[in-house]
Amino acid sequence: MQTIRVILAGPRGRMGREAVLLMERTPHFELVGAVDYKHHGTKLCDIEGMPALAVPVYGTLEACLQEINADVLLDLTNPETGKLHIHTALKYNLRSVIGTTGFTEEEITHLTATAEEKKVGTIIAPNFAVGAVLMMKFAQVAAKYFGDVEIIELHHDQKLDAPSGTALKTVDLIRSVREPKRQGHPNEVEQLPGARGAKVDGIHVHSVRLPGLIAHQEVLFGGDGQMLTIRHDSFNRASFMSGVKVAIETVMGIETLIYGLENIID
Ligand SMILES: NC(=O)C1=CN([C@@H]2O[C@H](COP(=O)(O)OP(=O)(O)OC[C@H]3O[C@@H](n4cnc5c(N)ncnc54)[C@H](O)[C@@H]3O)[C@@H](O)[C@H]2O)C=CC1
Ligand SMILES: O=C(O)C1=N[C@H](C(=O)O)C[C@H](O)C1
Repeated sequence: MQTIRVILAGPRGRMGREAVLLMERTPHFELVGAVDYKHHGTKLCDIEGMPALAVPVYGTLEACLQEINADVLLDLTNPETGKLHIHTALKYNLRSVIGTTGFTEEEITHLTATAEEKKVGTIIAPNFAVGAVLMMKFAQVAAKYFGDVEIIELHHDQKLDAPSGTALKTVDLIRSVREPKRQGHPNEVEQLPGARGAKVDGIHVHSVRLPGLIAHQEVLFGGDGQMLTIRHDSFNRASFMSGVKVAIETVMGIETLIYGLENIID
């Protein structure tokens, strides 16, 4: 199998550390550079807690791309940096796999047009866990049969974006199969602002942030005398890595932007 040369942005993060291990154990992945604003000019092995890999570290993606020839950028940073990096990757015609969340619908539409125009393979994956992808797909199927749905996403308290990228993607999939609908009593009043969550076309989204959690989501469908709950839990970040691997392999063969792993794993 052809070796895929990867630049990893965010190697010290919770996801980044798992991704470094994925690079190490995958024979056809080669980690050729890392982007970490705190450690410019060092090697990965010089950073505390990192494996003994003599991979050069750059403070910015631009600086990295001046020196490193890579096939794919894997971005696992934060919403602000992820947005900057996807634009930089497109500018340099570098394929990218973006696990970082926080993209709006408008941003994804704009990025899709740019990736298509430049024919640069790009994957934005709000959730790499196969179980989460199935949860979203099952929710899309259920939405054809149940008109009323609420989403509860639960994450660790260090998460920057709310709602989660997974919740936004779930909304997106459900909206593709149902008409906008006002849910709940027409005269309902929020005694506390936000009590009914965020609303998109009548779908209510509730975000919970608590220490001890990792990444969890429930999609609740209500009908006459019945309720269907579809739930997924990630108990560790290793749960995301098989999806990261598939995304890196897939992005090598595409010339457009794919938003969501449900479009890859059939
Ligand atoms: N798609 C998926 O399946 C998953 C996505 N995520 C998303 O991935 C992102 C990272 O999540 P975590 O690892 O939990 O966050 P984290 O906060 O543990 O790690 C983020 C890392 O990015 C680094 N960073 C920040 N600015 C940077 C810059 N300018 N250049 C290079 N590195 C920079 C930070 O130093 C930190 O080490 C978040 O957006 C999160 O929502 C998280 C889990 C799964
Ligand atoms: O920040 C996280 O942790 C996660 N982010 C992604 C999201 O916003 O959906 C994926 C997963 O839920 C973990």
